[in-house]
Amino acid sequence: MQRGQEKIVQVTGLQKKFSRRGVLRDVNFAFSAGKVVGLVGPNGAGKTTIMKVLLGLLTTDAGNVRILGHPVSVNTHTVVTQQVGALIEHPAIYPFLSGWQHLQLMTTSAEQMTWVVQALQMETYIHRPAKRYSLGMKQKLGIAMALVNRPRLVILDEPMNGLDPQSVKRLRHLIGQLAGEGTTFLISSHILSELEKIIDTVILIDQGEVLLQRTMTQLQESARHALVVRTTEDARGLQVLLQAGYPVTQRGSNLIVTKPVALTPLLRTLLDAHIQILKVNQHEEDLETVLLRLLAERKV
Ligand SMILES: Nc1ncnc2c1ncn2[C@@H]1O[C@H](COP(=O)(O)OP(=O)(O)OP(=O)(O)O)[C@@H](O)[C@H]1O
Repeated sequence: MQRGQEKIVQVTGLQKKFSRRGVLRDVNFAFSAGKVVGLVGPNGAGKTTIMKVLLGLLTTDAGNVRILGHPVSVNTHTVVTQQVGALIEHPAIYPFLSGWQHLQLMTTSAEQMTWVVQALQMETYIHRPAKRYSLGMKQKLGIAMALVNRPRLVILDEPMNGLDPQSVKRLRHLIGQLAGEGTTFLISSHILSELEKIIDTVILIDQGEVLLQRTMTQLQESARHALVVRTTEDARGLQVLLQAGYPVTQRGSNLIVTKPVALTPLLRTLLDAHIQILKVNQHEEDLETVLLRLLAERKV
């Protein structure tokens, strides 16, 4: 099997109840090494619970987890200790230790520590005690601790929490760079506009089930497209296009045509009717709109 095809994470039939309430109902997914996977879904969908199960931090009622082919449970998690880095909920920070000392808890390699401190731009405060860190500094330290050993799989729960735009950008670059070198990421985030810039696969969780798993390319293909046309004569433009059989509506001074339609014949129809075209734009749903639509469709 090629390395890129190897299933680094494989989750089968996962079920979990908290006080008899089913929180994970039947979770199944798998993804290959080198992917950046987004785990998304509404509050309480089960994302953090899934991440904790992947790390062997929670017992389950049914199902199993394999990481790099090795089974993971609360009793068996050597593969997690050796190959996985994670930041779940809030980073575990000791107030009287410096950031550097936190990194020393994770590795003996000063070279690795220097690399991660530079990569996340933490040089100015890494030797200060963590009790004097801001929320964002603590968050970056948590991410640094997850990455410092250069694990093969990195699990990050809401990593952008508390980060300023510059740090978000830097983290995005770092994730892209590490993924390019073969590191796999599983990242949950509610900031879908940020997430869609880095992930190549999305897993949508709702009410303890996987609603869909798609590559971003597949999702873009299923995204709805609209053609927005502005002309000198809205009302007549609308009439001409409707008569020609186009699915078109008018919104303000825009004519909205839902794709798929070929652009040239549509424009020719307008031009033949002596209607001047001022502007043509193509609008595509973003990740947030697609996912919200899918969730809404599910509730119908
Ligand atoms: N230790 C626990 N005891 C009881 N219920 C729990 C516990 N941990 C989580 N839950 C419940 O399990 C459900 C899923 O929680 P989880 O934290 O996995 O959701 P999430 O998708 O990460 O949500 P969010 O986006 O709000 O972080 C929620 O209804 C939550 O209340």
